[in-house]
Amino acid sequence: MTRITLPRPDDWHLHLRDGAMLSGVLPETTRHFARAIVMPNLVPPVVTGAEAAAYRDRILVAMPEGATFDPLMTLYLTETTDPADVAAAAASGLVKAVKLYPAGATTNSHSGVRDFDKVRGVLEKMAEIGLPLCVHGEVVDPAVDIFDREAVFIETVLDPIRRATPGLRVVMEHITTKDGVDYARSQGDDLGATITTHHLIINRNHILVGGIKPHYYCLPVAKREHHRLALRAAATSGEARFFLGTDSAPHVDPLKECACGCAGCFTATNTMSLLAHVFEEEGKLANLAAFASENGPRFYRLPVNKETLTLEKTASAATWPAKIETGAGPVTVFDPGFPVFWHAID
Ligand SMILES: NC(=O)N[C@@H](CC(=O)O)C(=O)O
Ligand SMILES: [Zn+2]
Ligand SMILES: [Zn+2]
Repeated sequence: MTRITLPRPDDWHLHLRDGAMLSGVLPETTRHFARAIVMPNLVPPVVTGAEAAAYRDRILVAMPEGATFDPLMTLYLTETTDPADVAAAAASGLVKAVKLYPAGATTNSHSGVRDFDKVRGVLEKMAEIGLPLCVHGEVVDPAVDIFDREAVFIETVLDPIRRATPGLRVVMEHITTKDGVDYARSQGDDLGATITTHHLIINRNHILVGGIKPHYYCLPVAKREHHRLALRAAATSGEARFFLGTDSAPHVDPLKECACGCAGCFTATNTMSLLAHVFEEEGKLANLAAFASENGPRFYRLPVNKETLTLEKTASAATWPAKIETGAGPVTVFDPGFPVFWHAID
């Protein structure tokens, strides 16, 4: 097969940032994607419905000419989040999910949750109204090895929260382990899981062998090869619980290429080419529409996009800029390390 047409894809986990970075990276997403769940980890974070409305307005102002992109907003869960504000923001249609960052787990997560008892009221309200909780699933205990933090989180935090809050709809964001895949599969349809493009392509060797590669460093960090293979099997399976969340997370190059580099891979530009390559390698191109276009809207109870995106395989390799030049500085585009022959016809 050298051509495939999908309902226009959506990105169910995206960092757009703000200001000059927002204007610089937004066209990279609107080119191929119809909607995205926009992460709220700005500085300061997007906590209230009013802040989400203002952030959405800034995104709409930054939209490239002619783009028809719908940013789906999220609220950053804090220990002082007001359940009534969350309910009102969801009822108005503005907010599509609430994001849980364990305090200190990742980029801009200082205001996240330390004491889960303090957010019980919000979680119960969300269960009542069916609003999904998107979870960055890593424990922050310094005694837990960084490569084990997802598996330990599932057992010691995620499963207890879900048991304590029946009916709560949860998305395990950017799963990186076989443990994550197995847990998602063992649960009912109130649990979904997003998988990034880069975790289908790199394992931890790519970060560390032959010199440290800061542009492959993200959180949760890429794991061993058998975890990558489990993610590939899950993403390409067509199963409704697994859908695309690129976690495209731009940081300017000086903040990646330094002694204490930021976490995040920037994949908005080439994700659809890379996914077509991966799905073809797995012999599962027919399931790309499920992963990138259909399973996400089904979980979020939104319609599948009516517009389409066509991908074509050609004899010459796809090209994309090595860096996106934003007003905030250059952002390096994720390099898979192999040629890719699939292009989106946009
Ligand atoms: N994924 C990352 O490595 N970084 C994200 C935060 C996140 O999604 O955890 C970011 O905001 O930069
Ligand atoms: Zn995260
Ligand atoms: Zn993220």
